Amino acid sequence: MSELDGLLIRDLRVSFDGFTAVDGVSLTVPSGDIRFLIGPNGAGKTTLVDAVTGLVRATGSVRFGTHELLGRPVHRISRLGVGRTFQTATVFEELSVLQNLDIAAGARRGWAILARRRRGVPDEVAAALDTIGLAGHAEQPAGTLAHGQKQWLEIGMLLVQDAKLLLLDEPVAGMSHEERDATGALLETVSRDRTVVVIEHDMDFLRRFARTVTVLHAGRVLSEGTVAQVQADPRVQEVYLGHPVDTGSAPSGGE
Ligand SMILES: Nc1ncnc2c1ncn2[C@@H]1O[C@H](COP(=O)(O)OP(=O)(O)OP(=O)(O)O)[C@@H](O)[C@H]1O
Repeated sequence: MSELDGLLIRDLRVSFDGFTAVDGVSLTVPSGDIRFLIGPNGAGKTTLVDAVTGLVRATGSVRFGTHELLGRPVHRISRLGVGRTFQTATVFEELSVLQNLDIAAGARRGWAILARRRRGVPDEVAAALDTIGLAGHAEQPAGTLAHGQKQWLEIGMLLVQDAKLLLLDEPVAGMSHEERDATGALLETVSRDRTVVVIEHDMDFLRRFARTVTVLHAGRVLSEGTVAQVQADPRVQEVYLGHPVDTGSAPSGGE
């Protein structure tokens, strides 16, 4: 797929009261990629995603497909197919899985269409239920789902909104091994016709599921490439371990 379908960030800068949290970042994430964004605490990962989704003011350029995102309000960026999850799942706990997905789908359809009485489960909702593996839990209140299932429901809510760029903030934090595996498989499925950017500290998950990796440090891109390339980069080892290593072994952790 063409890079033009993906995310193009050029010279992105975000400052808070004179402190530069994102300092001239350029990134290209082609459609179909699963890009992991890693870096020590305070590297600027969340701020970068905040800038892409319109939550903080930034300078430079963020293009998704043919659209410039910088300067647009949050809801317009969302309408352009940019979806995001946060570290804590934000589902409607009292509503069923199906109702959560239906509301998310309705947000895209618009109130006029939402107000029409529909029979049965809309196609995109049924498809999302299958993709996120919750078809057997459709009627269950979201609040009673397991931790991992809530994260998958949130991803499903982005799918029914037809998000083409998914920005996921630590999606496997607090998950069991089985839930991590299932989440990795889910990312592989959704990335077939979407662009996926994952902020993650879990290095084992990264090794297994990242297609490409960007390492941020102090608001700048420190290193970029495949998992193997980034692991072998002495600058990355320095940041994670405090010193370069000879063996080419992986960074031991992000915290
Ligand atoms: N609203 C804000 N006002 C002032 N400083 C901020 C604000 N948001 C973030 N920062 C600062 O910007 C820097 C980057 O923060 P950010 O949360 O983007 O890092 P991060 O890489 O996501 O870190 P973590 O892995 O801990 O989530 C930090 O020094 C943080 O304190």
